Amino acid sequence: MLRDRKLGLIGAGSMAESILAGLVEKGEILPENVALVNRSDKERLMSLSRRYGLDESNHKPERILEADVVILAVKPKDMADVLNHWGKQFRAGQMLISVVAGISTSCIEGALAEKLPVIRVMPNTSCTVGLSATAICRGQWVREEELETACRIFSAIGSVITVREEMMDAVTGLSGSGPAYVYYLVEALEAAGVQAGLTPETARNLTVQTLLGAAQMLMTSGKGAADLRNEVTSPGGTTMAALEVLHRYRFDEAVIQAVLRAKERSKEMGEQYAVALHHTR
Ligand SMILES: NC(=O)C1=CN([C@@H]2O[C@H](COP(=O)(O)OP(=O)(O)OC[C@H]3O[C@@H](n4cnc5c(N)ncnc54)[C@H](O)[C@@H]3O)[C@@H](O)[C@H]2O)C=CC1
Ligand SMILES: O=C(O)[C@@H]1CCC=N1
Repeated sequence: MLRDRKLGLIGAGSMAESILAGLVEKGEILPENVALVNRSDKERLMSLSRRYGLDESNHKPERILEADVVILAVKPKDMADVLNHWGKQFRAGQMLISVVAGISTSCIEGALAEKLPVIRVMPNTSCTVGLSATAICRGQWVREEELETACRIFSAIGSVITVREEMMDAVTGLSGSGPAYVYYLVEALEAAGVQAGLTPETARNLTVQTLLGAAQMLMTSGKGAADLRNEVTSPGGTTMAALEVLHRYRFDEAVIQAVLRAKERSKEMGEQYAVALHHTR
């Protein structure tokens, strides 16, 4: 049971908060079992503790080393520092979960003194509301029970699929960064609504409800996106006129190229920071 386990988080930024918020909100972890460390910002630890009912006295290195599960949630550029500092201190019996984009399990394993289970995870910020699309892959020392623990943690805050590690860059490009693409679309739709004469509030409400309804249709109707799009599109009507404009501006090509670029960037970051780690070791 997660509620019996101690959880350590290294890096107390937005991803750590999203995970924490989801787990605490769902009652999946006991706030007193959580230890957090951050690079320097004490105020951040205090505000997270207040918001989620954590015990501030837990936020120290000893508690991280006592945790059953340690989540690494720093930026890729800070992983070399984190692994150099903590890598040799983690003890047998702990499992590590990294949400860091691009950094491979073998890169993390190489920085450890013990053959610890390392699980790489790519959630997205929707874990704050329990709706992350999370992909998980395993390092070489992971047993089924540890994979199950990781799946349980992330199932509490959304859907979970297990993938081979080679797929993680693609997942990062699609669903890790994905909420940003959707928000960008929403910004454009809101702006369009205002240009068309609606108030900002009305434009926002109509846009968000449209998004929610479309997502629900995709989830429950049993139909594919193209079929659902065709159902909206009356011959010679407004949707067809709009889709012709999107086609002319190569909307689909822009989206495809954006996701592929994010995938490539994930790979680049992995290579760049793996090299940094070798140099500092
Ligand atoms: N934000 C997102 O949508 C997603 C982010 N990720 C990954 O999650 C990781 C964290 O991203 P964010 O939370 O957005 O970044 P962030 O910048 O909000 O948080 C990172 C935190 O790590 C702390 N930190 C830096 N060096 C440290 C050290 N040596 N020891 C302890 N703490 C340290 C910083 O003080 C900061 O609070 C990244 O690697 C990112 O690739 C993964 C999925 C989605
Ligand atoms: O932008 C990034 O690098 C991170 C990884 C996925 C979402 N945010």
